Amino acid sequence: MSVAVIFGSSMGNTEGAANMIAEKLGISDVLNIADIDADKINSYDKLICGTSTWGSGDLQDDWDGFDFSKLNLSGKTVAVFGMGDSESYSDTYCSGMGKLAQGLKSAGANLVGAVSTGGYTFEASDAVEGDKFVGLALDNDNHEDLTENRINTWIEQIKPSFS
Ligand SMILES: Cc1cc2nc3c(=O)[nH]c(=O)nc-3n(C[C@H](O)[C@H](O)[C@H](O)COP(=O)(O)O)c2cc1C
Repeated sequence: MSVAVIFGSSMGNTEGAANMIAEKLGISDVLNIADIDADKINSYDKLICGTSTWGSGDLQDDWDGFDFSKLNLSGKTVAVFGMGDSESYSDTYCSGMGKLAQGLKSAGANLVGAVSTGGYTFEASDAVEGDKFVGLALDNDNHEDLTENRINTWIEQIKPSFS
């Protein structure tokens, strides 16, 4: 079974989280969306995809320029994570992760790894469905101290889907 962690990152924060997630799950393929095409993504059995949020609730630039219609992820297990700033951008916190999840779901992905919004302080986010984020929300701008624990907890949750 082939698994990749794919990230879009402008300043390195999401890239750092991607590397941490991959290392903890023993995944060797960690890919920058800026360097790969849809065929490469389609070649994997399972994916973990991450994006930061820029502008006002937008996808990170490299994901923003990506053509999701070229993906075919029918029935494939996919988890998403997002990096954002829950204080300065409280009303669009990690909204890019919501847009990423939407793009992957429209390609047929079976999304796993939703996380309760309890324990987070923010006003609004496109990444929330009901009382859960569609994936793991992180915030290295204000709560970098929480990032590794949040990743550890999430990995315990998604591990059965990626083993
Ligand atoms: C101009 C600008 C706009 C941003 N917009 C948002 C936003 O709408 N929502 C959010 O959660 N974070 C927002 N952020 C915060 C970034 O997502 C955050 O700094 C993140 O860690 C960057 O990750 P990266 O280095 O992987 O790109 C913004 C940051 C900047 C500088």
